[in-house]
Amino acid sequence: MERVEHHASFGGWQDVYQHDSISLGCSMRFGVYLPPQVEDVKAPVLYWLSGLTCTEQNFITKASAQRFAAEHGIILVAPDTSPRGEGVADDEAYDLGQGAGFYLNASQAPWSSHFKMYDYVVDELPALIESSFPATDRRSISGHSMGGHGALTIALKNPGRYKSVSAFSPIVAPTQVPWGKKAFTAYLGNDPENWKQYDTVELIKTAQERLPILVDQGGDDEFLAVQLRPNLLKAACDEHGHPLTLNQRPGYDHSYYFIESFIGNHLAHHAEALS
Ligand SMILES: N[C@@H](CCC(=O)N[C@@H](CSC=O)C(=O)NCC(=O)O)C(=O)O
Repeated sequence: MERVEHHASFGGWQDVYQHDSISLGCSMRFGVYLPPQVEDVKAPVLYWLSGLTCTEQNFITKASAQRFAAEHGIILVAPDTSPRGEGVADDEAYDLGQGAGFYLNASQAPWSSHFKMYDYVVDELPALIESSFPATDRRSISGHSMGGHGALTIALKNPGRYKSVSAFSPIVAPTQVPWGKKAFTAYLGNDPENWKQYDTVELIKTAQERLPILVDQGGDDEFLAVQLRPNLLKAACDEHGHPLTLNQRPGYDHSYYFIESFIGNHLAHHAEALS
């Protein structure tokens, strides 16, 4: 593992590391924010999953989360959104291939040889973080859009592994919307039954743990009606008694200006669960 960036930030350090990922079979980068508290004690970790087209850079440069992580003593880990490199399959479209890993394990060629973001985020990255940094095994998870889908599905599929979960503008029902149908057909094949294992609305029905979900959604989000459809999450949570706080934010769009405006609330939510 090699450190490729190192910046002082709010009394701690915003770093970027590069390493050879076993699950993904390629070199990967992730951002890690180390709050000032880790000089003395180990800190819990919030994993952030970014959306389509993002790398590890978007969150660490645009979300302004470091101020709150320093306040609460939380390590932030922000991985890239897919495997990368010349030997990795790709597509010209922004919503498939590199930059669009959808936090699943692909079963279909040519994607299946590298697109294992689920294994990377759930197992490989936490093992690396907890063995290489002053991190405890208390974990929370959050994300945006495709990354909100990743955070919600990963928390629902791994009861007990995360202390809290939240999302900004998540894709809550990928089996029902264009982004998800396109990606899941490519990565998982034509049978929609195989897609349900990575669909939040489907997973809510059989969740083993009713971990409260915090979601913020912009009212002027350009993807709201077609791709995100938070009403489907609300209906599923109501029907199955799953605790949900869905904050509708009039006037906000899908951008990091929206995330930046409410990231402090999400950090406070996770800090309470992680303490
Ligand atoms: N039309 C855009 C679509 C890409 C986009 O909006 N990406 C979002 C996430 S969308 C869902 O996962 C994003 O986070 N972009 C990066 C940013 O810094 O804003 C395009 O073609 O790029």
